[in-house]
Amino acid sequence: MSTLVADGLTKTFGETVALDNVSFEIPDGEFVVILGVSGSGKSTLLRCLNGLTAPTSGEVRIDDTPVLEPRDDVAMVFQQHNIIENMTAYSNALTGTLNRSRYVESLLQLQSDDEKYRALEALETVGLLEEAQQKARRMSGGQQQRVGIARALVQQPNILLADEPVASLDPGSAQKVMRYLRTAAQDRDLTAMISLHQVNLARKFGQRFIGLRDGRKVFDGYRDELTLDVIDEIYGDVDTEGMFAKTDVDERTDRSADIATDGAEGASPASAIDSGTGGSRS
Ligand SMILES: Nc1ncnc2c1ncn2[C@@H]1O[C@H](COP(=O)(O)OP(=O)(O)OP(=O)(O)O)[C@@H](O)[C@H]1O
Repeated sequence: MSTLVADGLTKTFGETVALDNVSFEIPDGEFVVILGVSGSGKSTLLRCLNGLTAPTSGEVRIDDTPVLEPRDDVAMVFQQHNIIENMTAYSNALTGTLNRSRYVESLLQLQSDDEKYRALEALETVGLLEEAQQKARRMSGGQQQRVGIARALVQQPNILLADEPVASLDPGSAQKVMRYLRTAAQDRDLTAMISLHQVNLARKFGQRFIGLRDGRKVFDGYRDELTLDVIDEIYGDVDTEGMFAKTDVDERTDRSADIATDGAEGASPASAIDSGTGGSRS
């Protein structure tokens, strides 16, 4: 687990202000969803957080250390899962063990037994252990995205970032992928930030929410604070009513109940999310 801090992040591309003085602190183990319309700065924020993009001003810190370049303890899942279609799910997951200089070694599968075990363990986490030897090209989009998550987990990150990981999936597959992401983050005590377009999905799985509009942070709060007015503020003129259909998450759930639900005795994190039950920690 790691604490992630954005301190006055601004990023400009010529005249375009992609991020405008964005600050927040994400404590250990929080599951945060970033919301905003296309072009609001979600990808730029995630790229700054993992050191792929240098901010024009401001700073990202992980446990008080400035992030100046990509780090092994920060993993990223992309919308285009970037998996190699001709390789099996297992081989794809195994590529998560590498940092770039070991790419050839990874393709030749020269990793240690420990790393191979980690790849299988990660596939199990995303429910694909039985499909380990299946070629990625024979898998559905949702399964391929889960392979992408497994590969990120093999990296053994403390922080997991995902940039619209379900944007190209049908609603059922999108829910499944989100459920595995949330479960993986909880099981492995990861601090997670996920950008999403779908508000209902965000409300169902998110714990905390950061809303961006024109590069500015216009909301930072928990599920019970994410009201229709807030959604309107984030999405502006877009018709947001339909985005706010009731989900099976108890809307009265407060932030402590959310954690209590996840830690409910005898319930796996996934089943706790499934049932959407509130209540306090026993
Ligand atoms: N490399 C770049 N060069 C120039 N402009 C960029 C670059 N990257 C992002 N931008 C601009 O910065 C703004 C924010 O883009 P960003 O991709 O972060 O938004 P987003 O919310 O992730 O959008 P989407 O949901 O469509 O991915 C946009 O106006 C975009 O055109």
